[in-house]
Order: sequence, then structure tokens, then C-alpha cells
Amino acid sequence: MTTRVAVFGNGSWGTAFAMVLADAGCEVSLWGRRAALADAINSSRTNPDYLPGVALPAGITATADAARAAEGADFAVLCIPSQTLRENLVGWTGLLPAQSVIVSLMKGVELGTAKRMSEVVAEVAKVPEERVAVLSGPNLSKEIAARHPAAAVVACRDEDAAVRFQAACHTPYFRPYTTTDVVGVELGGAVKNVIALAVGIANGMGLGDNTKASLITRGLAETTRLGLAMGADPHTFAGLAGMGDLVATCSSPLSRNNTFGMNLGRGMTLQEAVAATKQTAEGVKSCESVLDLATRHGVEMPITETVVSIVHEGKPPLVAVKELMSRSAKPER
Ligand SMILES: NC(=O)c1ccc[n+]([C@@H]2O[C@H](COP(=O)([O-])OP(=O)(O)OC[C@H]3O[C@@H](n4cnc5c(N)ncnc54)[C@H](O)[C@@H]3O)[C@@H](O)[C@H]2O)c1
Ligand SMILES: O=P(O)(O)OC[C@H](O)CO
Repeated sequence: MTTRVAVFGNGSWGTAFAMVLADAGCEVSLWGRRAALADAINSSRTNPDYLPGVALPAGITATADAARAAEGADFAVLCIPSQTLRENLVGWTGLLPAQSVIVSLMKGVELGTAKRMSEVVAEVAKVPEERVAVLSGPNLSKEIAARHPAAAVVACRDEDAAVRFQAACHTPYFRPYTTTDVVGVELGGAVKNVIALAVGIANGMGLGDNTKASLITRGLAETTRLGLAMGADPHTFAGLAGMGDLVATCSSPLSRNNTFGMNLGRGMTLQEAVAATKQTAEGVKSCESVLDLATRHGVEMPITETVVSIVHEGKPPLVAVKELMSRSAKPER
């Protein structure tokens, strides 16, 4: 029987991932809030706003009707900005079939509650954690839409559910692995956006590859520290959702977080950088909720703290870098 998937969010990643699912043989319903864009997708067989020029496979049908998208879905894939999940999900939960697995593609932490996306899903949709999965990894949407080979991780407390979703999105160019470490996979995805902002800022300031490598390495150290405090498996951070995504995002000009940081490092104000960004740069908001999470768990995250001070407190990058470098000397851990 054909697997039916509802993808909620027709932005760049929702659309590129819908292509993966359709290429893997699924019947995909792609929801977006604007009827005009859904119509344009169906008539032009492209997504002119988010993936212009990319031909969409026949297995994708766009709609602005959430009930229609959810009908008979084996999987509901969520791909909207993290801070808008709660308000949207309230309207969708009654529409989803009782046994469908809900999969988050989002890489953020909720402001105010410091909850991971899968926690928000379980709470709002009132489903057990075994029915909530997460997919993450080095997956820049434009490269996936070009069908360049890439890998990812599907995390779910219920290993069978992870394996079923793995099969639903496995193609010759997209290789998903499975794990039960939901916490580690979600933290890897959310914190790498914050570190990508830091690397972007450094690049924008004209700093070099040593700085970039130091930020990536120490960024991974602080992500792992938080993960350990939250019960994650430390091996996850050496994997696709940890090191893999960190390297891709911190190296690529396609990354919105990296580019946002670069604009700040070149001297733009927060307002100017926001105005220059067309799509979602999750780290801009999630740096604060990640720091909140770290504080709640008594974990030190100096790079994240520095990013918050530059992005939200207006600290000049040069001053922030000096402060970061003048912290007391310590062993490498
Ligand atoms: N783009 C990527 O390469 C990529 C890869 C992996 C994960 N992600 C993650 O996927 C998530 C979505 O990112 P994206 O790249 O698709 O973003 P995007 O900016 O390209 O698209 C966002 C989508 O959400 C919709 N949206 C915005 N505000 C909304 C609201 N209030 N209610 C409902 N819909 C709303 C937009 O209309 C659009 O369809 C983020 O958490 C991001 O970190 C992105
Ligand atoms: O464009 P970014 O910075 O949101 O990064 C996109 C993906 O998360 C890379 O895996």
C-alpha cells in the first residue's frame, strides 16, 4: 500500500523534503497557509517562492486546506518556524489520523518554555513520545532539491516507528539512519544554528579558518555538555545530527544562520540583518532559548552566551570576541 504523508510547511525544507518523500514512492500532500502559493505549486509544478526553477515530482499535491492534507496520513511531517509550532499545531491535531506518526523537521527550541519541538508536539497533540519522531542532519534544502547525495538521522523512542519513516524517505540520494536518541538529535540541530551564527559573525569580521575551526570544535563541546546534562547519548554529537550538520551549516553560504551571522559581523544591526533575511534563520531566536535551557540544566555555554550578547544585547562583535578569549584558562573538556 502506498504510504501517505502530510507535510505541513511549504517553505524551502518542507518542499525539498516533500520531493524526497515523493521520490521514495510516497503520496505527499504539501500544506502551506497561502492558497495562492498552493495553486501556483499545483499549476506550475514548482514552488516559485521557495525553490524556484526546481521541477517537483508528480507525487506531490499542494493544498492550503489542513484537513485535506491530513486525510489518511500515515505520517505528519512538521516544517514551519519553531516559534510558530504551538499555535499552528492546536488547529491540526484533531485532523490527524489516530495512529499517524508526527515527525518534526524543525531545528529550534521554544522561547519561554525551553522545550524541544518533539516535546511541544507531544504536549499539544496529546500523543505519547513513541508517536513523535525527528529527522535531522546536514541537509541544506537547495542541495537536497538538486538530489546531491546526503544522509540524515530519524530519531524516535519507538525504534519501529523510526524504521518505518526511514523506509518512507529512503532514496538513491537520501540515506536516513535511525536512532532512539531524540534529545541528542534535536539538540544537535538547534545548537548548530547558534554556532553557525558565531562562525558567520567571525567570517564577517574577517577572521580566519583557525577561528572558524575553534568555534566549531568548542561549539560541539558545549552542545555535548548540554546533551549529557539532558540525558542524550554523547555518540549522537559525533554523528550526522551533531558534527555532520555543524560542519555543513558552518561551511556553507547556503546556510541562512551562517549568512545572518556574516551580516552582523560586517556591521549590520539586528534589524538590518532581519530585513536582509528572506527565510527562517532559527538560531536568531533559539540562541536565547538554548541559553535558557543551559541555565536550567546548570551548563556553561560560552559561545551561545556570546551569540546572545551580540544578537540581542547589541554587544559589538569585537568586544564580545575579546571577552570570550579572556575567560580563565582550563583543561579541554
Ligand atoms: N532550509 C533548510 O535547508 C533546512 C534544512 C533542515 C531543517 N530546516 C528547518 O526546517 C524548519 C523550516 O525551515 P525552512 O527552511 O523550510 O524555512 P522557510 O523560511 O524556507 O519556510 C518556512 C515556511 O513556514 C511558513 N510559515 C512562516 N510563518 C508561519 C506561521 N506563523 N504559520 C504557519 N506557517 C508559517 C512559511 O510560509 C514557509 O512555508 C526550520 O526549523 C529549519 O531550521 C531547514
Ligand atoms: O539554512 P540554515 O542555517 O537554516 O541551515 C539549514 C540546515 O539546517 C542545514 O542542515
